Amino acid sequence: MEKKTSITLNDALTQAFQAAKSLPTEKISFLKASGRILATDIFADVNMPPFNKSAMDGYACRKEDLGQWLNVREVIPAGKSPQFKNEPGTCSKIMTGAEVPAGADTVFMVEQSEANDQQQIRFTGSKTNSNICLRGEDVKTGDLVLTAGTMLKAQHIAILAAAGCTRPEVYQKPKVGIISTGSELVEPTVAPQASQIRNSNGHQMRIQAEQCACEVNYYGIVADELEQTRQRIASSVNENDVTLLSGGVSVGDFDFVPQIIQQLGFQILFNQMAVKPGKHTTFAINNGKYIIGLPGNPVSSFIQFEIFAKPFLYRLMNYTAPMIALPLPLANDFHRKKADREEYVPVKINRKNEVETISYHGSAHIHAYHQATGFMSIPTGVTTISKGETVHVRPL
Ligand SMILES: Nc1nc2c(c(=O)[nH]1)N[C@H]1C(S)=C(S)[C@@H](COP(=O)(O)OP(=O)(O)OC[C@H]3O[C@@H](n4cnc5c(N)ncnc54)[C@H](O)[C@@H]3O)O[C@H]1N2
Ligand code: MOO
Repeated sequence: MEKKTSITLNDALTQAFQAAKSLPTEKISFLKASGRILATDIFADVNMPPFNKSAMDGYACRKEDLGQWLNVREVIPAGKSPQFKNEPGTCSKIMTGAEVPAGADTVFMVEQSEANDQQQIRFTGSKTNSNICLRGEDVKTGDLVLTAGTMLKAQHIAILAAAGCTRPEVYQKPKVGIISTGSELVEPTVAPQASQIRNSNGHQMRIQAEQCACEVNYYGIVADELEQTRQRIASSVNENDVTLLSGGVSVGDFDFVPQIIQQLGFQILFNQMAVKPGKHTTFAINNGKYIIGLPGNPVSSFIQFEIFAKPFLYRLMNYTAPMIALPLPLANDFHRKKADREEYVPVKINRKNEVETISYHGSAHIHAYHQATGFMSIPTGVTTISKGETVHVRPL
């Protein structure tokens, strides 16, 4: 039997990133761009704010006139230009968001004002901020407001809107074909018979891939039979950028995936990772097409998607996914028997920001992730971690 060589997650990511060719770009409506990766820098086409803008509902005047009785020249609503310049001894009633009249350098709040019988207004406070947002103080015309490689979230859509960029250029979605291998599998609508098990991975991977801006094509279950598996993988490879498989990558008599992907002209870059769960994760490339074989156990498939497939898929869109690992104290003692691999186990972050481990039986036990708010990493060589020691948790 072919000897497998284990590599670290870091080495696996380095190799996969080197092999990743970025996808073409497309222009789409900014309203459809949430979760997509920006392909160009975006520059402001206007100043922000575009004019000296009142930050408060109140009265615009000269600072040196604060405390004096002032004649009110006009009322300035937001969206309407002032009609008068601010003259000494006068003020203009102004609304938040309205343009401050020339000559005024202060807006005092309506709560800090009083009126006399002649309808004159006076500042009643002891001091006030200017309450004016100056033209261009946030962003100047031509400023860089978003950089290529940004994942567009609501706040970035706001920035696109403010910059008038309604058709941003983004990377195309990677097309991902998903196949679940295993003669024991039935779809979730079916009641499993003896020796059968429901296909949970296929659907888990569909959602995971959709959540990282991929276009998913689901190819269903394929039995552990050479020709069927070859045909299904070949179809997915033809129709997608990435083929994501679960199962069939170990060393069993019916684990056909490695031989098929080689027969299809793919080069396997690695087929074993020193990570638990996910020992048999396999990655292969062929001319801008990729195959990721994830182990069949549902937790292995889930974790390997999160730590390996996801950053790789993002790389095809030139996005460097942040790998946040929060350093937090452990709430209870933790022990494991074997320490030959880096391991990820499900945890809950409690109200005291401590990490509680969850009862977990191993890589088939996806139910352990029901209430997990993250997974903690245990480095190679470490068997025991005591209560209060710092661990690193990736939030889910
Ligand atoms: N002699 C050895 N046997 C095994 C080794 C090994 O190193 N030497 N590694 C074990 C580890 S670790 C894992 S993980 C599995 C990986 O095996 P495969 O990727 O080939 O996966 P299968 O054998 O097809 O399935 C494993 C397990 O997961 C269930 N499964 C598969 N697909 C699904 C699915 N879509 N939804 C839900 N559950 C699924 C399957 O029924 C099996 O129980 O190999 C070990 N063996
Ligand atoms: O690699 Mo297996 O995924 O450890 O259970």
